[in-house]
Amino acid sequence: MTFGARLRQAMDDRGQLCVGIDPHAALLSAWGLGDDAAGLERFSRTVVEALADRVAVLKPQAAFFERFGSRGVAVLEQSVAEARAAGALVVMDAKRGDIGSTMAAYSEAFLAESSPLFSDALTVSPYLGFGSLQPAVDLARKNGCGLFALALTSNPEGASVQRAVGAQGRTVAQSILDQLAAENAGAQPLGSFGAVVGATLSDVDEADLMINGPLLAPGVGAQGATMADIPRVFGAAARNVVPSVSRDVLKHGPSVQALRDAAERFVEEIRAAVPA
Ligand SMILES: O=c1ccn([C@@H]2O[C@H](COP(=O)(O)O)[C@@H](O)[C@H]2O)c(=O)[nH]1
Repeated sequence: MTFGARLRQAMDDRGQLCVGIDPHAALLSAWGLGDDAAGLERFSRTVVEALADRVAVLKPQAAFFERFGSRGVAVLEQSVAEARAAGALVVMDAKRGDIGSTMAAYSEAFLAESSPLFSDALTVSPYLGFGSLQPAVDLARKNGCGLFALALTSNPEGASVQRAVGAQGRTVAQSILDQLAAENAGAQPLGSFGAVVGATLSDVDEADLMINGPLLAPGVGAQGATMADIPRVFGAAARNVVPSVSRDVLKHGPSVQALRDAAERFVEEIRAAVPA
């Protein structure tokens, strides 16, 4: 099955929520853990144990693992494998992007079945040109994986680049969304080539979001957006949105039950905001 089909199924079965695994130093400390690889492993294992059998998507933020060098990457490998084995789709938030020949190597790191970091999908940066992502598009298609390209990010600084108007009169973000739509043409029930569009935004033209692909929406919780913002920002595309929450779930740990309760509240909030 394609990533898009698996994601549609998971969202229908488990709800639209994605929980980010972001082991900030402050969270490790709040959980009573050391700011070291052992603390990282306990944190990540607890989140996977609490949530991988019930939320649709887990999104490890690679930076917080890479901070601890090879021991951190080993924890990331273990977390990805355990989360997938428990039934969650894993979106690796590594935001990779480079010239095509290097992009091919990044793709193999995350989207080749033989890789220890093999994930269901990868976040990618299209700012070396959308065409530079072609090796990732090809490998994702071959292996039933997906991509999420940064289009309109949740941070206020993104607009100066992403809303700049290009030669065709389309903004940079619109052109990225157009190219994702082309990759998803004809896919059923949902394409595998998604966009990152922040839940914190305003002035998004919902017609641009009709890419027949998933829309990963960070910004709910610690960055100020709520689930009630999803229909406001995404309009008719809201059913394809995967709202992502990291700190506002993780702050409830280390209790497994408290993490589950927090995630369940967000699942219910998005269900109420975007009825089937
Ligand atoms: O536009 C973007 C793209 C990615 N992110 C990432 O999502 C999480 C958000 O964490 P919260 O604690 O829920 O704020 C984090 O890993 C970011 O790197 C984003 O926020 N915005």
